[in-house]
Amino acid sequence: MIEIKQLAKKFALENPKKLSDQEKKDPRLKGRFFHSVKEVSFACGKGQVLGLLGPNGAGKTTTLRMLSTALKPDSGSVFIAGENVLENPLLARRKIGFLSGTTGLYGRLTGRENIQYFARLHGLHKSLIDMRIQELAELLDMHSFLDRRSEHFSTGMKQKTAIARAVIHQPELVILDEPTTGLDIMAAQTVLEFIRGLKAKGTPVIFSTHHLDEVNELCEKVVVIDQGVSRFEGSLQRFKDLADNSLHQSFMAVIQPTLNDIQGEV
Ligand SMILES: Nc1ncnc2c1ncn2[C@@H]1O[C@H](COP(=O)(O)OP(=O)(O)OP(=O)(O)O)[C@@H](O)[C@H]1O
Repeated sequence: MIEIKQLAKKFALENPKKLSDQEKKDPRLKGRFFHSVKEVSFACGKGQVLGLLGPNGAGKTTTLRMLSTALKPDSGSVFIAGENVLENPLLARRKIGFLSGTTGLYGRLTGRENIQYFARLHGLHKSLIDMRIQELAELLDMHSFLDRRSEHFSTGMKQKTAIARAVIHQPELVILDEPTTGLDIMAAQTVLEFIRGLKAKGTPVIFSTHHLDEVNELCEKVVVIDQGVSRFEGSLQRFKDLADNSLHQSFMAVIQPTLNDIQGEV
């Protein structure tokens, strides 16, 4: 069980002039600070897959980076099985497998070597590493490229390698930032099937996406973040009930009040 309470993160802006027009109008901009995440709270239980939705710039990646301890929140807490992992980042890294938006593989290493390198950082024994890589290569259909240097990998190959690397230590919780973005239909299906496998084993998965069909296919739970605030948290059914079973309309119903606020301010 993971419980996130009132996470917040602001960034000091080096050059506010470089902000996009949309960001300049965003109420989260306060002087030289941009309050990317203002108040995000939600929970995800054993074997649940939670879909994190939100418009571009809503604060999903910032939230996921805080959960993974890649980024330190200004305030708030993250409890995994009752322990506040923000106070113990090493423990958090052991418990969490995190796929960030940038795969960051070492191009000179093969897919296998990239995964092995991370596994050793986690202190895994060689025989266990070999076994886990074999298992993950099977699940993610990686055998044809596992022993090639990763610098010329396709987007799908890179993403599969990064996913295998993120879960090599069998984490208690898996966090995936837009895991299917840029993948072709077959690779995306393999990744979704992999998430289904984690769920079957009882591992909670939190993933951000813009694809509502993925949410419909996989998620028990939905959280919508808009302008740095979690505005909806509930079961998939409760989300669908917001608008007569249309996920698109439900999404719009959650974010529409904010859109109206902005239009009202102009
Ligand atoms: N280091 C930073 N410095 C300043 N602003 C930042 C920084 N990181 C993120 N932001 C801003 O915070 C807001 C939220 O960004 P974030 O990447 O979390 O959004 P997102 O919901 O993941 O968006 P997308 O769906 O487009 O990936 C954006 O306006 C972004 O420009």
